Amino acid sequence: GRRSAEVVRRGKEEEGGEGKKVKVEKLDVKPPKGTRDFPPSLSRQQTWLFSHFHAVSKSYGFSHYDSPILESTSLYTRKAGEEVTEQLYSFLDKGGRPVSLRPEMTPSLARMVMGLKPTLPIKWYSIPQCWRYERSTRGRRREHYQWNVDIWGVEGEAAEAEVLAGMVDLMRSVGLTSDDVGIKINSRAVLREVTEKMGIGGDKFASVCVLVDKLEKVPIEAIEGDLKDLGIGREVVEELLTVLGSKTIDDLAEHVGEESEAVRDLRSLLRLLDFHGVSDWMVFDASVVRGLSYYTGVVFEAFDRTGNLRAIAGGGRYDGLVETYGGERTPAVGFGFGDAVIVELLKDKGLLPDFERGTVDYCVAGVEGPEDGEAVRAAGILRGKGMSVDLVLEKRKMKWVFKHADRIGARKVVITGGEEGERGECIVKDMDTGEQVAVKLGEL
Ligand SMILES: OCc1cccc(Br)n1
Repeated sequence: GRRSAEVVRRGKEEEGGEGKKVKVEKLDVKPPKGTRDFPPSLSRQQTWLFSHFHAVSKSYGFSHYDSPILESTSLYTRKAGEEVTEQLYSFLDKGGRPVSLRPEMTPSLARMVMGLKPTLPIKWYSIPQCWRYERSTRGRRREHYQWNVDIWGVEGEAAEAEVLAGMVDLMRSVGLTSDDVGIKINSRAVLREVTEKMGIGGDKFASVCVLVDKLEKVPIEAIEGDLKDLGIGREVVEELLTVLGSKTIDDLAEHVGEESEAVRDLRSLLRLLDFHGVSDWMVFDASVVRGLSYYTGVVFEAFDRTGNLRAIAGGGRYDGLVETYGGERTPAVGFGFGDAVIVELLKDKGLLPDFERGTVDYCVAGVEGPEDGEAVRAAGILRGKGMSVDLVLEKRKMKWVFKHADRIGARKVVITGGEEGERGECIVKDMDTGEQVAVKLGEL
């Protein structure tokens, strides 16, 4: 790990003689820049959040999968100027192979599906830790866990509706409502239709989308050069922005025609979402493009309605991804839902449970200390009944045992030995009510 200032201490006999001063560098105890430790309280919070990811995935019939955090860099060498490929956490392994910590899960999913060729449709989910090498100047995180939900093999908007309903169910399950969060919906078919009409080649489409997505965040001057390289002048951008400024699907239809694929897809999707009972979460927003190059159709992103936070989740249809890896066109829809913004939002809304203390059913201690076999037996009996038991492993005063039990959130304390122990009994104290009873060990 990183080392901070040197410190000196008295050298030991084996370090070259009595009392000599030796220099020992003190370990920097912080985790690498941009990464997080998960001590028990944060780990409980993460487990709580992931339990909701798992529960919603299960309720939608999704199957869990996983893959190595390390991938061949070749999986991410898309040339569309995306942030996620420009900030790869990559290196050469000892065999000289270019490898990267995965910045997203979808390419790994594509690799697995192309290799395993499962019968489609598939509904798979995962909660991978994803990495990016962000220049530390922005002090942003370099890792996050991201719930990934994907449906492969379904052409129609029923797939988008299904994953969107799952996203809403996740947010409802942690106490959020449509007053707190909205989901912007759009289709890249809008951009495709407009750029095709302008004679901008389909091979530039992915790059155009990435640039238009950046337009949302930076002034046009910042990317004017990139736009020019694609043959896109300011007048074209102005026309694009007019269409992307459509406030309703009807407005959009004014620009691209009622028969446009985008208009048809969006109307069909919103109709299905109404049957899912999630319409009040949905906001049509023609300016949403998302930053990943491989989206081809419907795209969406969940946002907090106060506007204080970055996107909570995002996704879309990406029918062309497998082809970019030399495979067949394969219909695919999915989203990523990070573990950081949602927690910030829950904190802001006062909806994040307190994970400061853990919970354990019992704390067991023997008056005579860890040699008291009755304490060990009591722990075994309780564990055999499915109880979680913290067995005190040192000789401690009872005052310490009760404070320890409170610290670890034990519901009850069992004390063996002493007078009760003579009678084959133990004391059971309820930490909530303070009530103490004597119980035969066999009746625990
Ligand atoms: O969503 C972009 C992203 C990718 C990897 C790691 C982090 Br933090 N953020």
